[in-house]
Amino acid sequence: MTANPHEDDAPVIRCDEPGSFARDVLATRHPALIRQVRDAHPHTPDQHRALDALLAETRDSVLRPLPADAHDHAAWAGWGMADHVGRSWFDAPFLWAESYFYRRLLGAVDHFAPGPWQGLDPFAPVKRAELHGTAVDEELRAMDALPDLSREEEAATLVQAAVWGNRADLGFLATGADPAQATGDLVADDSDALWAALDTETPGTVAVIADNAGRELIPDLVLIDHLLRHGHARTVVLHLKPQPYYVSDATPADLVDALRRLSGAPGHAGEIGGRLWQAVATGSLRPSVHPFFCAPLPYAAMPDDLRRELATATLTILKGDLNYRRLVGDRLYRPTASFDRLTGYFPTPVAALRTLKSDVVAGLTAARAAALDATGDRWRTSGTHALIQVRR
Ligand SMILES: O=P(O)(O)OC[C@@]1(O)O[C@H](CO)[C@@H](O)[C@@H]1O
Repeated sequence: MTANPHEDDAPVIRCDEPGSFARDVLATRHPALIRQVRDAHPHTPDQHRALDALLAETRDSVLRPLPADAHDHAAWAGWGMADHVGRSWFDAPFLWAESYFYRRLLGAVDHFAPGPWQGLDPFAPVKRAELHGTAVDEELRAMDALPDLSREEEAATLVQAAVWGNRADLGFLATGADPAQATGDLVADDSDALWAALDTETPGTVAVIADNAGRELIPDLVLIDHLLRHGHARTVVLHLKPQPYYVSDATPADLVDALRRLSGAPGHAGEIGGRLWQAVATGSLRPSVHPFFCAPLPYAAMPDDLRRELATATLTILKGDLNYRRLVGDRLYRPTASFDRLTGYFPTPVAALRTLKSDVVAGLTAARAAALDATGDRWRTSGTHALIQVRR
């Protein structure tokens, strides 16, 4: 498939480039995540053996297929599994290898197997610790200041909170990265176009493709409440991951936990939580899951049923780094490559709210890109920069 014909020559990001961010994720972050998962729950001997085997396989052996009787074997066959089986993990495209790693990790802890461990989220302890931590307490308390803001000020504040909430990515933290070092620098800011796309005259359905749970999902929900309350959307469809993914990605269980946390909070946060709880009951906030949200492919390859579902929205807001990679394609574009052209295939106008945590970026001005490169900082991958990009 020719996903982005205008940038076909941009190399797909692979994991075999020495010194690259992608290689480091496979070589360093994935073993750290296996350790984290091993420590999260009391595992059976078979599960320990499966984790050992996955660690060895990803380090210095060849990629193995899913068991032939796996419930999603056919899906992964359709997503190109045969192209990578029998080869080093480091030969695979970054997007593919990472996604397959999370699938295999779930397999190792019997997430899909009928029995006592079925459905257990191996990342739940870290997600729960974050959701019930003091940082969230403070963020909930800070919401008491929202009623003092004008509607425009509140809108701008909530978009910023949703963008920077994306720094709180628990996979990113697995190897000790410090998101507190963020500079808060937006490399592109299409906020005006975002609000213009969220027209209040004919509010329709807004799709939000969620990213992380907890400290990202809470500000996302507060923004959703604002959209509903001020008539920017009649309905919001919140697309969640059908299974644990990329450590902290939000599943339906995480949505429930976030809504309980919000609605149980004192003050303004509790009011917002109560409204959102009610919005689920009336259908104006509609959670949704689709297997393709855990697929190892760009959104240009989305199946027809998902395309049809998304096409009913007047705008799709995509949160986070992985959604950005999947939206534009996981390639090393020129940073000045046109965001509009790269996303032109998407069935609706799009807004990307993302902190930069991988090499992919497009839609920058030449001057901005040159100035960022001149700093010598790892601005593409450090999570210290962010963007708001809109294609209407
Ligand atoms: O989508 P998110 O949560 O913003 O980021 C996910 C992420 O941390 O995972 C990958 C590395 O594992 C990176 O490409 C990306 O930054």
